[in-house]
Amino acid sequence: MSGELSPIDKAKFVAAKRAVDFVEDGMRVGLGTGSTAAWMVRCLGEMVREDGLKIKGVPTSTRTADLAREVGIEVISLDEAKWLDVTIDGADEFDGDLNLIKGGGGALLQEKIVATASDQMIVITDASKEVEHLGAFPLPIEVIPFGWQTTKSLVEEMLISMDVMGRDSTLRMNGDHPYVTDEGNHILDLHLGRIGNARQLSLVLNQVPGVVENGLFVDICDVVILGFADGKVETRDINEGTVEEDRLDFLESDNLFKDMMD
Ligand SMILES: O=C[C@H](O)[C@H](O)[C@H](O)COP(=O)(O)O
Repeated sequence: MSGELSPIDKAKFVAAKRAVDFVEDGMRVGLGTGSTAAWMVRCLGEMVREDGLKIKGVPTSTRTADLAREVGIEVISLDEAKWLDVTIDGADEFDGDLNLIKGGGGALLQEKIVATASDQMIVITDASKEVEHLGAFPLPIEVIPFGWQTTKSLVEEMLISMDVMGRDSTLRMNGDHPYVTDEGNHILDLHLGRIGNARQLSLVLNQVPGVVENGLFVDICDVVILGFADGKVETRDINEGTVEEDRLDFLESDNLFKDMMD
């Protein structure tokens, strides 16, 4: 990457930089997937290389595993870690209860397993992901390739019976071919518009044969860290509400940030 970073990338970097303050020596850390999580992985890598931070990372995708190894983080599997101290990940949407839509990058299945197996899930994001009601972002569901068109019809029928707004679903494509997840599955994106009861929808979707998992994260996230391009950070804590924080004055002096702009 070279040149000036966009305001959105600066905001993502600020959120990532604050989130890694939660990581301490000896921790087992879930490493999320996506452009925001990639900043966090780079920040942790810098702490490992420069400060001797000792952590083990459990990545949520092959992309994140590759990046983590590249920046010097020791990578282990979830089965080796068994349980994690903290997972830091991005999101596509979050609401006032810190419920999320995830999976825009296709990694929702590993992300949900890893986040659920963590003492704490921290979401890092820019302000564009905050919504009053989940659902404007198409909800990804991971389905097995066998009979996916039947699964799609069953999901649509179920949405009709639940009187859920929207109801269009599309198979995610990668060029001319269906998108394939790390687990060899496909993704259906549900264009719902507005999700009334995320918990109920999540439970019902996972009852449809062929659906492996959906991108609703209900009662999993503990903290959302919002970054802004000018260095401001705001934290939403499920227990403490909104914590306003000072502007962080590191943007122009941070080595990693400077490296990324060179
Ligand atoms: O599958 C992808 C993940 O859920 C991402 O964390 C999510 O899509 C947000 O990605 P980004 O930080 O690139 O907006």
